[in-house]
Amino acid sequence: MTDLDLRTRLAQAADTLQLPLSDTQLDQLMAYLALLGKWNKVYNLTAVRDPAAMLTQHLIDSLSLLPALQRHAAGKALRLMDVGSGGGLPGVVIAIVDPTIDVTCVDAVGKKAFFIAQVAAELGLPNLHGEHARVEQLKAPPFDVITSRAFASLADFTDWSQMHLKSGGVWAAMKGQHPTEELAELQQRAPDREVFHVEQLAVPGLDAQRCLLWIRPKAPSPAASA
Ligand SMILES: C[S@@+](CC[C@H](N)C(=O)[O-])C[C@H]1O[C@@H](n2cnc3c(N)ncnc32)[C@H](O)[C@@H]1O
Repeated sequence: MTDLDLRTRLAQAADTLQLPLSDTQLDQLMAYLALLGKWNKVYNLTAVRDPAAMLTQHLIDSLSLLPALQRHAAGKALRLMDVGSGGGLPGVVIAIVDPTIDVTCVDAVGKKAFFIAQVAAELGLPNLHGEHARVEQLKAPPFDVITSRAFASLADFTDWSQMHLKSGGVWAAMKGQHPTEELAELQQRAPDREVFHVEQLAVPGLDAQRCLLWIRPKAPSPAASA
């Protein structure tokens, strides 16, 4: 597949997701794909090597989160943390597609966080930052939204990052199949949190189940706060 074929596939996927992308944004996503391919061996960013597979399984998969995220933002600027971001998925894709979202990609592996900083510099993205830290040890001002993809169980993800959530903030966890067991574990281990919305994500060109779980701290019951 040529670069032009890949770009066409990306543009078609964005159309299907009803995400209006400028030529500059398409160029930035293609440049990010090239950087992932170029630095993968050095930084161990992904097990996927083929550019067409990387495009669908990583970039377009991450793109499928954007309509839901923008609906949540409802036009407001957001501070977002992407936990266990690895090579920047979905964080880098979010930062490219929506400049009103300020994205911090956090990873416990230094070279991955360094790669994010390199992407931000090479693509000219002032709203993208890389942080090298275990999320539970990170020092940072709080975030409106905390995302993750292929990271940890829902209970661990929300436990480890809850001190970073702003009052009124939410978690958005990207998962494959509906994670029934993880949801039961979350309910048992963290009764102070609630899953308030589960939505199916359709990834153009990918025949696989994907869902997005929205989670928030439960409001204290009137009896508890009396
Ligand atoms: C399977 S990778 C997923 C990467 C990316 N989100 C994706 O979808 O391709 C999980 C990442 O989480 C990072 N990680 C594991 N534990 C972490 C922690 N406690 N804090 C921050 N990052 C962590 C790992 O270094 C790894 O890069």
